[in-house]
Amino acid sequence: MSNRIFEALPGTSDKASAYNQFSHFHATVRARFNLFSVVLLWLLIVAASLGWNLHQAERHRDELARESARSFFDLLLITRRWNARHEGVYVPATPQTPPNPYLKDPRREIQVTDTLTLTKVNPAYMTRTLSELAAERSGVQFHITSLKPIRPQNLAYPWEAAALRAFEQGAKEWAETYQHGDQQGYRYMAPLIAEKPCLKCHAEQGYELGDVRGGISITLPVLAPIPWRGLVISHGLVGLAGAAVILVLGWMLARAYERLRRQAVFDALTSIPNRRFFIEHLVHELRRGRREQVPLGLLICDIDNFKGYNDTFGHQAGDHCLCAVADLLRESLQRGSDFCARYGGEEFVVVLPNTTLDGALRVAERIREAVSGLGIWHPASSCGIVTISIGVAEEPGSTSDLDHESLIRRADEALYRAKELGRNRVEAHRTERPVV
Ligand SMILES: Nc1nc2c(ncn2[C@@H]2O[C@H](COP(=O)(O)OP(=O)(O)OP(=O)(O)O)[C@@H](O)[C@H]2O)c(=O)[nH]1
Repeated sequence: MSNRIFEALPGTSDKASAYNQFSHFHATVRARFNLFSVVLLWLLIVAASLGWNLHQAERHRDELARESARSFFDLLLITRRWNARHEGVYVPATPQTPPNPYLKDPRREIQVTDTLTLTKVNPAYMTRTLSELAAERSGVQFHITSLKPIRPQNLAYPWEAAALRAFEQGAKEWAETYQHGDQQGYRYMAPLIAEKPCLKCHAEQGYELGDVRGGISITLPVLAPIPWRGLVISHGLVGLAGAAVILVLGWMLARAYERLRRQAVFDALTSIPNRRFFIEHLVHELRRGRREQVPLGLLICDIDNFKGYNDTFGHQAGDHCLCAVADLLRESLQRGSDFCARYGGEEFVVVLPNTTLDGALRVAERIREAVSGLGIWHPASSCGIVTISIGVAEEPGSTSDLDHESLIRRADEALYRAKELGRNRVEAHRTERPVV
């Protein structure tokens, strides 16, 4: 026997027993859940980006609309100032530009010749005619308006009235997008402040210098559409491509993890669980045994004179022999909860949950006979075939101090005795443990 086997190793998970199948299943479910959480998070990020981009596109479009409405307003203001500075300008009276009936000016019309009459155009009238021109050309509408208009048609609409009241409270601008049919439009309004030239005509309305005497609303009836379709499609593609990449990478990672996990818990030569895995499994089963107050049997098996076998047939043949014994151990376990592992070298262990010492001895005897039954030729052995010695110990399940090392030590002592008593035999550790 190559070593005394006392020391415990830290362990991981497995799949040979219900517990290990459960922990593997649990780890798989958790890994899948994590993967889907990452995919969900990614899709949420893409959705948030889509929302933000749509919002930005809308903001940008409204900003452009506001800038262009502001420019219209500033231009109108300049032309009105120019007009006011000249106290109105004269243009030929025509059917398109008839005399302004609301302009109270003794020199509203001037007869120049028999065929030419000039009529005075004040800033308000000029704004109106410009508005008609602009509406014809580009659909943009201007409306000069007031809460107390001289011309009744200039009375503010409800939205304009709200804007005018806001200007009286100090607001500098007023704007909104609005829906008409399937189109979106934009309206903007800024105040007209009473200046010195204005008071000539508007003083009788009670305005003083600096008062808000009205405003001009500018309506852009068609706003550029937001490119939502392109944004949705591009984000959809990016979202799906990213999700696919995450899933593929996750799958590759899971495969690599599974490979590593197998390497960490299974013996590379015999493909049964390794020592590290055995320790973890034993600790778990001991805890369960104490909880359920049931005994646990442990077998430590050691192939007899294995050095001689190796020396006779070579290391490779020795490997085949180890695999044959491992396969036999695996096949000879009858209950789903029974577990075997390679402990190291030519040593194997068998964990028998819910099994008394007598039951464990019966299993051990069956294994011993089965190994002999393999009939593997071993000229260096006294029997001429490969045999195995087994040490058995029991953890009764009623002791409060769970110590897997002590259980292994007891089984190992029994194995040692089996070797001393001539090999190819089963020995049990029967000494009573002090109850704490
Ligand atoms: N082929 C092979 N041999 C191994 C492996 N691991 C350990 N061994 C050999 O197993 C032999 C164990 O020899 P010993 O510890 O002297 O025990 P033994 O010859 O079986 O004698 P007893 O246990 O007293 O019956 C050594 O020669 C090791 O090299 C392995 O993975 N493959």
